[in-house]
Amino acid sequence: MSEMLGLSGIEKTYNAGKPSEVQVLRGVDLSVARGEIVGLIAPSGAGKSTLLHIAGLLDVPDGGRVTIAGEDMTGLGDRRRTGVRRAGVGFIYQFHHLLPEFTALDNVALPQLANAAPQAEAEARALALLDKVGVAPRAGHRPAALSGGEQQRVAFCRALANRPGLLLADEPTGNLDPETSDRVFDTLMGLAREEGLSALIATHNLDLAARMDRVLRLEAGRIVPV
Ligand SMILES: Nc1ncnc2c1ncn2[C@@H]1O[C@H](COP(=O)(O)OP(=O)(O)OP(=O)(O)O)[C@@H](O)[C@H]1O
Repeated sequence: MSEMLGLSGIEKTYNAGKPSEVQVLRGVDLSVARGEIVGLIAPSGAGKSTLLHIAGLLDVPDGGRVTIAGEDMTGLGDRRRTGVRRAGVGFIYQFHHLLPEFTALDNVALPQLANAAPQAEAEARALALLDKVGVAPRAGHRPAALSGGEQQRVAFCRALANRPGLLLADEPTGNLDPETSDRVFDTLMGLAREEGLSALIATHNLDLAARMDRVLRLEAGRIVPV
Protein backbone atom coordinates (compact mmCIF):
# COMPACT_ATOMS: atom_id res chain seq x y z
CA MET A 1 0.00 0.00 0.00
CA SER A 2 1.39 3.44 -0.79
CA GLU A 3 1.75 6.09 1.84
CA MET A 4 -0.55 9.11 2.17
CA LEU A 5 1.04 10.74 5.24
CA GLY A 6 4.58 10.24 6.45
CA LEU A 7 6.18 11.89 9.46
CA SER A 8 9.78 11.14 10.31
CA GLY A 9 11.86 12.49 13.15
CA ILE A 10 9.40 15.31 13.86
CA GLU A 11 10.60 17.67 16.60
CA LYS A 12 8.86 20.70 18.04
CA THR A 13 9.82 22.95 20.94
CA TYR A 14 7.84 26.00 22.01
CA ASN A 15 9.67 29.02 23.46
CA ALA A 16 13.08 27.50 22.75
CA GLY A 17 15.86 28.85 24.96
CA LYS A 18 13.47 30.61 27.36
CA PRO A 19 12.61 29.51 30.90
CA SER A 20 9.15 28.63 29.52
CA GLU A 21 10.61 26.20 26.94
CA VAL A 22 8.41 23.14 26.27
CA GLN A 23 9.88 20.32 24.23
CA VAL A 24 6.67 18.81 22.87
CA LEU A 25 7.66 16.42 20.07
CA ARG A 26 10.95 14.53 20.36
CA GLY A 27 11.30 12.58 17.14
CA VAL A 28 7.89 11.37 15.99
CA ASP A 29 7.78 8.77 13.22
CA LEU A 30 4.45 7.63 11.82
CA SER A 31 2.89 6.65 8.56
CA VAL A 32 -0.68 6.47 7.27
CA ALA A 33 -1.22 4.37 4.15
CA ARG A 34 -3.76 5.25 1.46
CA GLY A 35 -7.22 4.26 2.61
CA GLU A 36 -6.04 3.57 6.16
CA ILE A 37 -7.70 5.01 9.27
CA VAL A 38 -5.26 5.37 12.16
CA GLY A 39 -6.16 6.30 15.72
CA LEU A 40 -3.90 8.49 17.84
CA ILE A 41 -4.26 8.10 21.58
CA ALA A 42 -2.55 10.69 23.73
CA PRO A 43 -2.81 11.90 27.32
CA SER A 44 -3.78 15.55 27.61
CA GLY A 45 -0.83 17.81 26.84
CA ALA A 46 1.14 15.05 25.08
CA GLY A 47 1.30 17.11 21.91
CA LYS A 48 -1.44 15.62 19.74
CA SER A 49 -2.80 18.98 18.52
CA THR A 50 0.75 20.12 17.77
CA LEU A 51 1.34 16.91 15.82
CA LEU A 52 -1.92 17.24 13.84
CA HIS A 53 -1.13 20.87 13.01
CA ILE A 54 2.29 19.88 11.71
CA ALA A 55 0.84 16.94 9.73
CA GLY A 56 -1.77 19.28 8.23
CA LEU A 57 0.80 21.98 7.33
CA LEU A 58 -0.67 24.53 9.73
CA ASP A 59 2.62 24.59 11.62
CA VAL A 60 6.23 23.74 10.77
CA PRO A 61 8.40 21.37 12.79
CA ASP A 62 11.82 22.38 14.10
CA GLY A 63 13.21 19.16 12.72
CA GLY A 64 12.11 16.14 10.71
CA ARG A 65 10.20 15.58 7.52
CA VAL A 66 6.51 15.63 6.50
CA THR A 67 5.44 13.95 3.27
CA ILE A 68 1.91 14.05 1.85
CA ALA A 69 1.02 11.73 -1.01
CA GLY A 70 4.74 11.14 -1.52
CA GLU A 71 5.62 14.84 -1.79
CA ASP A 72 8.18 16.17 0.68
CA MET A 73 6.79 19.29 2.35
CA THR A 74 10.12 20.40 3.83
CA GLY A 75 11.12 23.86 2.76
CA LEU A 76 8.03 24.55 0.67
CA GLY A 77 6.89 28.16 0.52
CA ASP A 78 3.70 29.32 2.23
CA ARG A 79 1.72 29.46 -1.01
CA ARG A 80 2.50 25.90 -2.00
CA ARG A 81 1.80 24.65 1.55
CA THR A 82 -1.54 26.45 1.57
CA GLY A 83 -2.32 24.99 -1.85
CA VAL A 84 -1.57 21.42 -0.72
CA ARG A 85 -3.59 21.95 2.46
CA ARG A 86 -6.63 23.40 0.69
CA ALA A 87 -6.72 20.74 -1.98
CA GLY A 88 -5.60 17.72 -0.05
CA VAL A 89 -6.29 17.93 3.69
CA GLY A 90 -9.59 18.01 5.61
CA PHE A 91 -9.69 19.02 9.29
CA ILE A 92 -12.24 18.21 11.95
CA TYR A 93 -12.00 19.68 15.43
CA GLN A 94 -13.70 18.95 18.73
CA PHE A 95 -15.84 22.05 18.26
CA HIS A 96 -17.39 22.33 14.84
CA HIS A 97 -16.49 25.98 14.02
CA LEU A 98 -19.38 26.21 11.53
CA LEU A 99 -20.18 29.71 10.29
CA PRO A 100 -23.24 30.70 12.32
CA GLU A 101 -24.83 32.99 9.73
CA PHE A 102 -24.82 30.36 6.97
CA THR A 103 -27.05 27.31 6.54
CA ALA A 104 -25.73 23.76 6.85
CA LEU A 105 -25.79 23.49 3.06
CA ASP A 106 -23.83 26.72 2.61
CA ASN A 107 -21.27 25.70 5.25
CA VAL A 108 -20.51 22.58 3.19
CA ALA A 109 -20.68 24.34 -0.18
CA LEU A 110 -18.42 27.29 0.77
CA PRO A 111 -15.04 25.49 0.79
CA GLN A 112 -15.84 24.17 -2.68
CA LEU A 113 -16.75 27.65 -3.94
CA ALA A 114 -13.45 28.90 -2.47
CA ASN A 115 -11.79 26.24 -4.66
CA ALA A 116 -13.59 27.67 -7.71
CA ALA A 117 -16.26 24.94 -8.01
CA PRO A 118 -19.42 26.05 -9.87
CA GLN A 119 -22.25 26.87 -7.42
CA ALA A 120 -24.68 24.18 -8.65
CA GLU A 121 -22.00 21.51 -8.41
CA ALA A 122 -20.91 22.64 -4.93
CA GLU A 123 -24.50 22.61 -3.65
CA ALA A 124 -25.20 19.18 -5.19
CA ARG A 125 -22.09 17.71 -3.54
CA ALA A 126 -23.00 19.41 -0.23
CA LEU A 127 -26.51 17.96 -0.30
CA ALA A 128 -25.23 14.48 -1.23
CA LEU A 129 -22.81 14.55 1.72
CA LEU A 130 -25.45 15.84 4.14
CA ASP A 131 -27.72 13.05 2.92
CA LYS A 132 -25.07 10.43 3.70
CA VAL A 133 -24.87 11.60 7.31
CA GLY A 134 -28.64 11.95 7.69
CA VAL A 135 -28.77 15.75 7.90
CA ALA A 136 -30.17 16.50 4.42
CA PRO A 137 -33.66 17.30 5.78
CA ARG A 138 -32.05 20.08 7.83
CA ALA A 139 -29.82 21.44 5.07
CA GLY A 140 -31.55 24.83 5.16
CA HIS A 141 -31.06 25.34 8.91
CA ARG A 142 -28.37 27.44 10.50
CA PRO A 143 -26.04 25.74 13.01
CA ALA A 144 -27.86 27.20 16.03
CA ALA A 145 -31.01 25.34 14.96
CA LEU A 146 -29.19 21.97 14.82
CA SER A 147 -28.34 19.56 17.65
CA GLY A 148 -24.70 19.11 18.71
CA GLY A 149 -24.49 15.80 16.87
CA GLU A 150 -26.01 17.31 13.73
CA GLN A 151 -23.60 20.25 13.86
CA GLN A 152 -20.67 17.87 14.08
CA ARG A 153 -22.00 15.81 11.14
CA VAL A 154 -22.19 18.99 9.08
CA ALA A 155 -18.57 19.74 10.07
CA PHE A 156 -17.58 16.27 8.79
CA CYS A 157 -19.26 17.02 5.47
CA ARG A 158 -17.48 20.37 5.25
CA ALA A 159 -14.11 18.70 5.90
CA LEU A 160 -14.77 16.23 3.10
CA ALA A 161 -16.37 18.67 0.67
CA ASN A 162 -13.25 19.22 -1.46
CA ARG A 163 -12.48 15.49 -1.61
CA PRO A 164 -9.24 15.64 0.41
CA GLY A 165 -7.07 12.52 0.33
CA LEU A 166 -6.14 13.01 3.99
CA LEU A 167 -8.41 13.66 6.95
CA LEU A 168 -7.01 14.92 10.26
CA ALA A 169 -9.34 14.94 13.24
CA ASP A 170 -8.75 16.18 16.78
CA GLU A 171 -11.27 14.64 19.19
CA PRO A 172 -13.99 14.79 16.50
CA THR A 173 -16.80 13.74 18.85
CA GLY A 174 -15.21 14.95 22.09
CA ASN A 175 -17.90 17.55 22.86
CA LEU A 176 -20.81 15.11 22.57
CA ASP A 177 -22.37 12.89 25.23
CA PRO A 178 -21.09 9.28 25.11
CA GLU A 179 -24.09 7.82 23.30
CA THR A 180 -24.25 10.56 20.66
CA SER A 181 -20.46 10.45 20.30
CA ASP A 182 -20.68 6.74 19.56
CA ARG A 183 -23.31 7.18 16.84
CA VAL A 184 -21.71 10.24 15.28
CA PHE A 185 -18.34 8.54 15.28
CA ASP A 186 -19.81 5.60 13.35
CA THR A 187 -21.14 8.08 10.82
CA LEU A 188 -17.69 9.59 10.44
CA MET A 189 -16.04 6.20 9.97
CA GLY A 190 -18.66 5.19 7.38
CA LEU A 191 -18.20 8.42 5.47
CA ALA A 192 -14.39 8.19 5.57
CA ARG A 193 -14.50 4.61 4.27
CA GLU A 194 -16.99 5.46 1.56
CA GLU A 195 -14.84 8.35 0.37
CA GLY A 196 -11.70 6.15 0.50
CA LEU A 197 -9.95 8.56 2.87
CA SER A 198 -6.72 8.16 4.73
CA ALA A 199 -7.19 9.49 8.24
CA LEU A 200 -5.37 10.24 11.46
CA ILE A 201 -7.93 10.62 14.23
CA ALA A 202 -6.90 11.69 17.73
CA THR A 203 -9.14 10.59 20.57
CA HIS A 204 -9.02 9.98 24.31
CA ASN A 205 -11.65 7.29 23.85
CA LEU A 206 -10.13 3.81 23.67
CA ASP A 207 -13.40 2.22 22.48
CA LEU A 208 -13.53 4.57 19.51
CA ALA A 209 -9.84 4.03 18.76
CA ALA A 210 -10.41 0.27 18.67
CA ARG A 211 -12.70 0.71 15.64
CA MET A 212 -9.86 2.07 13.53
CA ASP A 213 -7.44 0.04 11.42
CA ARG A 214 -4.49 0.71 13.72
CA VAL A 215 -3.87 2.64 16.91
CA LEU A 216 -0.77 4.64 17.86
CA ARG A 217 0.01 6.18 21.20
CA LEU A 218 1.77 9.49 21.67
CA GLU A 219 3.51 9.82 24.99
CA ALA A 220 6.19 12.24 26.16
CA GLY A 221 6.69 13.43 22.59
CA ARG A 222 7.20 10.03 20.96
CA ILE A 223 5.10 7.26 19.46
CA VAL A 224 5.16 4.32 21.87
CA PRO A 225 3.62 0.82 21.66
CA VAL A 226 -0.08 0.70 22.58
N1 LIG B 1 1.90 28.16 21.22
C1 LIG B 1 2.39 27.52 22.30
N2 LIG B 1 3.32 28.11 23.08
C2 LIG B 1 3.83 27.47 24.17
N3 LIG B 1 3.46 26.24 24.57
C3 LIG B 1 2.52 25.61 23.84
C4 LIG B 1 1.93 26.22 22.68
N4 LIG B 1 1.01 25.34 22.16
C5 LIG B 1 1.04 24.25 22.97
N5 LIG B 1 1.93 24.41 23.98
C6 LIG B 1 2.25 23.41 25.04
O1 LIG B 1 2.70 22.23 24.38
C7 LIG B 1 2.18 21.07 25.01
C8 LIG B 1 1.40 20.24 24.01
O2 LIG B 1 0.25 20.98 23.55
P1 LIG B 1 -0.84 20.34 22.58
O3 LIG B 1 -1.93 21.34 22.44
O4 LIG B 1 -0.18 19.85 21.37
O5 LIG B 1 -1.32 19.09 23.48
P2 LIG B 1 -2.54 18.09 23.32
O6 LIG B 1 -1.94 16.73 23.45
O7 LIG B 1 -3.29 18.38 22.09
O8 LIG B 1 -3.39 18.41 24.61
P3 LIG B 1 -4.98 18.30 24.87
O9 LIG B 1 -5.34 16.86 24.69
O10 LIG B 1 -5.11 18.76 26.29
O11 LIG B 1 -5.65 19.20 23.89
C9 LIG B 1 1.36 21.56 26.19
O12 LIG B 1 2.17 21.50 27.34
C10 LIG B 1 1.05 23.00 25.83
O13 LIG B 1 0.91 23.79 26.98
